[in-house]
Amino acid sequence: MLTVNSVSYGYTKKRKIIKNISLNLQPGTIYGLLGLNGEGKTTLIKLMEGLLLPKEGDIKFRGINSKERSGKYFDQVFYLGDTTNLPYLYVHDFGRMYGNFYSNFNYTEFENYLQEFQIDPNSHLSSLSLGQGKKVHLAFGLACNTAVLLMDEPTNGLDIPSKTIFRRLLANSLTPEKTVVIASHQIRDIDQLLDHLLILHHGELILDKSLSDINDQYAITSEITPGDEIIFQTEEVIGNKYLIVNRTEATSNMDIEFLFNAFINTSKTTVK
Ligand SMILES: Nc1ncnc2c1ncn2[C@@H]1O[C@H](COP(=O)(O)OP(=O)(O)OP(=O)(O)O)[C@@H](O)[C@H]1O
Repeated sequence: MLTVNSVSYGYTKKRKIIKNISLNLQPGTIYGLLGLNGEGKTTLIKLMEGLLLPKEGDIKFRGINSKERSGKYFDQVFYLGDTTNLPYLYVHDFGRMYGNFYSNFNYTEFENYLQEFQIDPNSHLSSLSLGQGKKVHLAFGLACNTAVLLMDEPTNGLDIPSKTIFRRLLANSLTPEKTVVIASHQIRDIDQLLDHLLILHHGELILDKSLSDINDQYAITSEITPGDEIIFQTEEVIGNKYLIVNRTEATSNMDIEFLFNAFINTSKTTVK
């Protein structure tokens, strides 16, 4: 669907932000792109969107190179980023005008999504709060029905009930043809949605794994036994918590926040 082939990128020649990353995004999958502040999540998403072009390597959507600046690429790849700079328009006009840029945009769906978020299409974008503006952009992004939906911090500014609505709408909008990438610090807001985890650290992808493989390969435990390979441990109020290599047939539901901390602080030890 969308492939990132040995891509490197830096805003200046001296400093590479993205270092030789390769990825093959599959349809019907929601990816969580995680990383500490300033690790390059937004940069990688902008590269996938075609807003930035790789310095090395290439990015292709259904075989079309992002460097071609093809309308076919932009028609099917939607980027939902910072929504503080919305145009000076009524919400319905925004949908009608900007929807023209996307061949699968559906205005009725846009209105339905707005209704779910309790946004009046007759309101003016300039009169909306940050969270309300975000909802308009989310409604628009979903109604564009692009094959690839790239979302940078989509829950920023949303109140708690709206986060629940967002998760429901996104889950319902997923089709077998669609790929979603969500970059977020708010792991708890999105962890139930994710099929696949990508962790970016020091410009490199240190994890690119499906949640089902992760659940097979790793386990979280509060008690360790001889032979356990400890990947990470923390001291919690209720006792120690360990991420270990799973040596059993049993799979567990992963605590993604803990896994993330484990992968960026990893120092393996084996219990004797
Ligand atoms: N336009 C720019 N010009 C120069 N450097 C930039 C530019 N945009 C980002 N950077 C730098 O690139 C690095 C990666 O930034 P990026 O926004 O991609 O990180 P991020 O992982 O999305 O961060 P955050 O989690 O804080 O949003 C940072 O060090 C940032 O300062």
